[in-house]
Amino acid sequence: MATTSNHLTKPFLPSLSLSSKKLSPSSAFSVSIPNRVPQRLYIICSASSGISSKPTILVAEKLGEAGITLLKQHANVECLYNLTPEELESKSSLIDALIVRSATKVTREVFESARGRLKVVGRAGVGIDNVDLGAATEFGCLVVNAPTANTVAAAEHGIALLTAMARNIAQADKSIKDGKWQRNKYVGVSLVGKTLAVMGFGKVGSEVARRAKGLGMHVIAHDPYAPADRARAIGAELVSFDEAVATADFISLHMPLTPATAKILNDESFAKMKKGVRIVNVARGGVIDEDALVRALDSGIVAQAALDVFTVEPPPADSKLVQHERVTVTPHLGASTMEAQEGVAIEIAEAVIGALQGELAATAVNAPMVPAEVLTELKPYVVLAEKLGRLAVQLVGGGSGVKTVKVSYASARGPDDLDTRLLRAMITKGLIEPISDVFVNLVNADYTAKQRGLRITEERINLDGAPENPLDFIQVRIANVESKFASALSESGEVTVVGRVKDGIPHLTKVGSFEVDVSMEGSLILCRQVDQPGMIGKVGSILGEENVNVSFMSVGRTAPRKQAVMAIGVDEPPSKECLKRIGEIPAIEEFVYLKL
Ligand SMILES: NC(=O)c1ccc[n+]([C@@H]2O[C@H](COP(=O)([O-])OP(=O)(O)OC[C@H]3O[C@@H](n4cnc5c(N)ncnc54)[C@H](O)[C@@H]3O)[C@@H](O)[C@H]2O)c1
Ligand SMILES: O=C(O)[C@H](O)COP(=O)(O)O
Repeated sequence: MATTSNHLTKPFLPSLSLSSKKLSPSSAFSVSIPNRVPQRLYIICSASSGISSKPTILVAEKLGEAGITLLKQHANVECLYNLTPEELESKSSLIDALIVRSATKVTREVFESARGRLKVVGRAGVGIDNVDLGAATEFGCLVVNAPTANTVAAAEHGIALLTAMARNIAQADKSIKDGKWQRNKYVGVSLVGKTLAVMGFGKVGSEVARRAKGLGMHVIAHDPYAPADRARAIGAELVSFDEAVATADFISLHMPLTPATAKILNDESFAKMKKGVRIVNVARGGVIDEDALVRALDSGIVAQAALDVFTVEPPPADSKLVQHERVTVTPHLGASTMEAQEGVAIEIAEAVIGALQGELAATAVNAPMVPAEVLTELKPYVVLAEKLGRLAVQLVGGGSGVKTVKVSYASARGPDDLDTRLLRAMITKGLIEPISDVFVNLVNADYTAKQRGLRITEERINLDGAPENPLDFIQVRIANVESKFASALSESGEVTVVGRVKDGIPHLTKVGSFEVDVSMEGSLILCRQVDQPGMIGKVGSILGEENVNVSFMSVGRTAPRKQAVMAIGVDEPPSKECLKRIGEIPAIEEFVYLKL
């Protein structure tokens, strides 16, 4: 899969403008020579010049076999584990997708070194704190995760640590192996009737709560974003952070590592806890200030801790926390069951393959979610949106900076039934790619527009009638610019193009104030002329003599024998000589050649 072909093309091809008079609206008639080329949808990945060639996927950490098998059906798969940061960076320009677990840091440098090729990062698991999401978005790289397949494994591991800690299983095991028999030393504590505070009541937290209820514990939970009825259904009460830490006998952490949760358990919060509290962490090491935890263990505030995750993994061998007698540790094993790893591998393989094929994964982390059925329905409009953007920007006269773009969506549907994020992203792609070497997709469209000072405003035109189709037409207007084809300026002085989807094919239906009807495939010649007999024949024969195949022709005119705009779809780019000959036809006042 060649991921660079699209954005390296500079579609500003020679254009000749002969005059710049402003013209008035018109009716349209058309001669159509249908030439239906199936449109591919590239929401995430760029158009591939070698459609048959397989993408390359690097699997940088151990993944279940079922996932590898699935990946191999669609891609060239390289499994290279324990790469150094430098090795990963040097690999990134040779791969289309990268799959990691929690041990690989996918840094800004990885995206920078990829030089636009790396289009998908798959995190085979939940936590995406090891991926620089900001950099991924900036470079248009989709990040997907596998958020559900290891939930039960993590919850079971949390419960395993909770019970093992309460009954000193690890310490007692070691003591016997050291030749001792210390029955009095390892008297534990009971769980039944004790209060467990589940911090983070998401997928894992709620499964831990459910299991703890089964052990006869009183479960409270703290999660600023969790719905109270979900907690109630499990028999847990949602409480404030302070109440949770102050009343719990056991605290189990299940929130993601974010700037807001980093070191959320610190000296201050340990000071609020009941003396003798016990802590379990299967979330992320960074949510605990580990030095503060050592202090709390030493002072007796925390009786015991059981930890699966650490701020630095693996932790240093001489870590006071790991070596602490009252601390039980496992090497980030929460997701490590046979079942979870097979499930995660399949979940991530499907997400990555789907994304490489241009689909939007349901588990996209840095792109808006667009449900599959909406995507299917919007597909032809997505193609139309990009082409309108591409066409509009090519009509802008040299030197005019494109800063303000107005998009109107005409629809008979209710406002909530039309999600325009995808359409806006594709218009942005069409507007920016022809005039830069930036690759734009759904992931980085808004970011890229903002970076370039491009302001895109959207409005809806509410239509009456039956809303079988999501949209009737899309209008794109570029304000405060000159045009290299004056007829593209509407009465308001904006470069204006309007398009519709007809039989699944995007059509240009208006340029400036002229109504035309030409399918948006291949390339387009727009001519403004004095309406008179024989014009279609004259232009058609020049193109024919030059062996340029015409796919579509349409003429929009103000009135018979007055001004008209002829739109001609061509399969091959005409030579400069051919365009010159068209320009020399006396009735033609201006014309422009545009690549769609
Ligand atoms: N040890 C392991 O191998 C292992 C396995 C799976 C998941 N995890 C980790 O467990 C954590 C939870 O995973 P999940 O699948 O349940 O994720 P999730 O997104 O379903 O749940 C996280 C919950 O934390 C809540 N939250 C966010 N900020 C919070 C805050 N300041 N205070 C309290 N709650 C807050 C969210 O509202 C959400 O409900 C993640 O960090 C994940 O990486 C670890
Ligand atoms: O966030 C997760 O999914 C877990 O921490 C599992 O991480 P792992 O894939 O490295 O086991």
